[in-house]
Amino acid sequence: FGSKTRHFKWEVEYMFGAPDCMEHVVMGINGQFPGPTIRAKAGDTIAIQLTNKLHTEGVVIHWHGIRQLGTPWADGTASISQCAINPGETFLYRFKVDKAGTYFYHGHFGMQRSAGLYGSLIVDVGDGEKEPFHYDGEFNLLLSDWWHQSVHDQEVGLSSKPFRWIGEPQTLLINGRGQYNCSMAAHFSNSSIKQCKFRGNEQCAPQILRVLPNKTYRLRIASTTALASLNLAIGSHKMVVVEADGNYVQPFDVDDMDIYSGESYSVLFTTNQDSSKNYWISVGVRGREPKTPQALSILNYRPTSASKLPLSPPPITPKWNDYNHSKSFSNKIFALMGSPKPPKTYQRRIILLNTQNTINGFTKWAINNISLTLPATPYIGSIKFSLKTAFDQKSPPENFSEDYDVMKPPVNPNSTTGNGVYMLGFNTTVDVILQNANALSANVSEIHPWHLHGHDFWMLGYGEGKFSKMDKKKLNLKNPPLRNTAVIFPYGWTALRFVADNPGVWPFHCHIEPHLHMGMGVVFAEGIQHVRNIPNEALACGLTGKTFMKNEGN
Ligand SMILES: O=C1O[C@H]([C@@H](O)CO)C(O)=C1O
Repeated sequence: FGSKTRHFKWEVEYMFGAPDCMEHVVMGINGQFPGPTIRAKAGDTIAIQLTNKLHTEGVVIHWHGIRQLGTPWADGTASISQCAINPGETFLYRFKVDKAGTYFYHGHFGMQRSAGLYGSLIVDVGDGEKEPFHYDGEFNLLLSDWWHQSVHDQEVGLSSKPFRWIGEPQTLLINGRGQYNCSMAAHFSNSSIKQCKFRGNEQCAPQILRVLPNKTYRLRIASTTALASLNLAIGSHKMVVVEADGNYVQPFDVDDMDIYSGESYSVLFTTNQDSSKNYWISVGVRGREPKTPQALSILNYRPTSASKLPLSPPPITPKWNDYNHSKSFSNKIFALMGSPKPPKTYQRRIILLNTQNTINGFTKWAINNISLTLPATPYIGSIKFSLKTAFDQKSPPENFSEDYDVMKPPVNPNSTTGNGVYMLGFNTTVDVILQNANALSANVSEIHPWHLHGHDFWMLGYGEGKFSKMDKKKLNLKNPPLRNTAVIFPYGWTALRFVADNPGVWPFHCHIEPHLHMGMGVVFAEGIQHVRNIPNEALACGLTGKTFMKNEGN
């Protein structure tokens, strides 16, 4: 009732842009960076004809947070749900957006997300439905980070021996806009950076949020950063968190909020401050030693002029390694009353140890000692058609060795690369414990936001050190929030539960782009016998491609 199919024709291309005022090659869609915002209603079908206008590489697009119920071939993951779309070719992504919320889309082949292939996807409630909160207007902020080194150079560095790390981003972007060579708050800073002067039509001019006094606004925030964990604050305004990853949460107040790559939130704020002034919106780096200036935008109270800068300095980002601050935010997130509850028990528990390793001199990330390298044939086809030589048939380990010390640099001499799959029983309940550990250097353990495709999971809890039997009792089975991205804190563990009820092949991986590139992920598959109508174009490569050619009688 009331739902419809929304048709789009998109062309992906490289183009010149100046996201942070410096000219650079960016990935664009229909000449736009970030790509066009998709706006739909719950229950609608999205049909996107995506044409690859890149001259020398393939492309796919992943619809982050959309579960792809019944359309696993539209998940947009190269080597997993489909073959990369070749230059000049068009692929039809056709899927249902079944649940209102704040989502986004991005490239999922090579490091194309880092190159700027992303945009927003916003799903409103269906006709006759209501959000469980009130607001007078809304804004959408898509957050990302930006490097001056080309993504091609970054990728070659990460794949080289010795490996070259990409370092910290030059600029943080809000809706694809940042300022590298100037600052709007230069007069508050003790560096020699010059004050920005914008007329407003520049590509790198900040987007101004124009508000009326005494109204409530919804701010949608999503992070598609390649690396940075972020913190967002609005000067002098409290925020009420109401949505996370397309699921309603029990509303709670904050002065600032952390947001990791792959996450999305909605917050409400009320314009109850002095309306003759404007206020900063600031976004800064968390979890890694920040070498990147804050991104700034302006909350402009009408009819005050937008060019009137706030009189006080921008909100300060909490100290990068104040993990208690981050944990206290994460621990405030609970499901809104009436949300689906998790099954009381699990049928299978998989413990995933995250380590940084060297394998034959290459720096990699490994999960239970296996660093993921994707096969040439998309799993969705090789599993469905039992092409057993397409990938490792041995299931990856369910756990790591009992005596592994997560507090010390890894001594995993037996780490390997691999592409095995966790085959999950259809409709079974699966618990995953993500176990963080020390990286290659002593006394270093980093934040990793893990993103699951094809499902929402219940976020059952976080803890310190190695997950133990005792920790099982601390899990929240009463009102855990549904999410699609879960962070692991340094030297900690994170527990989650999901039901393997969506036929398809679904990666679960660190959303930090270089970490995924270095193998930080696993692959789950379930109910493949129920997958039907995979479009031929999704499988016209690798062994599935060859099989089809044989069937044609050539
Ligand atoms: O994967 C990574 O590599 C570097 C560093 O560990 C080695 O240079 C870093 O900060 C990462 O997150």
